[in-house]
Amino acid sequence: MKTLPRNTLLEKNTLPERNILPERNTLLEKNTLLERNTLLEVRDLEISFQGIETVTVLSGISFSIKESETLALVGETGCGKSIVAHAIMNLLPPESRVKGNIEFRGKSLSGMNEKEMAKIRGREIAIIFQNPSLALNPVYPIGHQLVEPLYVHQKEKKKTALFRAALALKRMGFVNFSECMNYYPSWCSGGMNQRFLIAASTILNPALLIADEPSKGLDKKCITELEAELKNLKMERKSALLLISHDLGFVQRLADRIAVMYAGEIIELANSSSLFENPLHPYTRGLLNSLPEKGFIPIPGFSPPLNSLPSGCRFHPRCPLREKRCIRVHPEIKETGERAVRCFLYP
Ligand SMILES: Nc1ncnc2c1ncn2[C@@H]1O[C@H](COP(=O)(O)OP(=O)(O)OP(=O)(O)O)[C@@H](O)[C@H]1O
Ligand code: NI
Repeated sequence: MKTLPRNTLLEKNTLPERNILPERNTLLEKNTLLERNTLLEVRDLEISFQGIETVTVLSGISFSIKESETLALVGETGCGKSIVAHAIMNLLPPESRVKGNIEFRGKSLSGMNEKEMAKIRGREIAIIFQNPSLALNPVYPIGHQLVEPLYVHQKEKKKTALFRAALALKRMGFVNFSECMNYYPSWCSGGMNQRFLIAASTILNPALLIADEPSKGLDKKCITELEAELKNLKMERKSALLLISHDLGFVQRLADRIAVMYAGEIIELANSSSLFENPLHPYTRGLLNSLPEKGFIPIPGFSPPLNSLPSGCRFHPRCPLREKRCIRVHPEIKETGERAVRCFLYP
């Protein structure tokens, strides 16, 4: 096996990291969350899939993410979280139909062709897919997969690219980063591959990282390391994060704001602390009550299939607080102060 040269530069730490990484907005450091620029704006997103029948899987999805902000998308399986991520990356299958608008730095992503989108993917917006083993290429060593985006997007020279790749592994907690460059994904555990994938996704210092269930299948130690790395990305590298997760504890520790989804819609959007201290929507309350520390009380019933949604409020068949109108009328999402909720309890 041909091995990649050892990165002696990195081992001696002769090059400061700052010289290598692309410059970030230093103004940002002075800004509070309120003053930061909006990076991503999703407005009235509606996605349907055409097949034997046309099924609308997402509707009325609106949210924004500011620079270096972490927004989490939470909700039960099948509610549409990953589809939101794939829509942002313009990676939906051909049978999908998209309405609404997705803007990144004020430019519409929806109207971009594949060539324009390829420039944004990886460099400006990166994604960690739900299944890390499928996202890494089994026939190339990790080092190769780390340097490739540097050659393609930044025309980086070999020596610098190898340095940056080893640095990315070092940052992910690999002490033996030089050896790791030569590892194939099949030699490594799920947790190691997850960290390789994060190193690969963040090597270009993207302004926005989408992490789809990054803690899934990891043991407690790996989750703690992952949390530290995601915090580091936010604090030191000023990346914004769209965090998709079932794990509410993980989300609580990382997110600035949380959007709760139910059956293809956002039903509540609030600051992380407000949402956990005072959940408004009966579904959000149910989700929090199902946490182990709140007594593990599950929400009775199941989410409706997206091809046969109930009339009125989509949550009404499971809602302990439903009124007559909830059965007939579909509630709009209403903004109250810094939060938004889709429920007639909050007119
Ligand atoms: N290509 C497709 N054609 C038709 N329906 C699809 C397609 N891809 C996804 N869906 C449907 O869209 C809905 C949302 O799927 P999505 O993967 O976004 O859910 P999710 O919230 O990410 O779930 P999980 O938590 O299990 O990952 C699901 O009901 C799924 O069956
Ligand atoms: Ni998903």
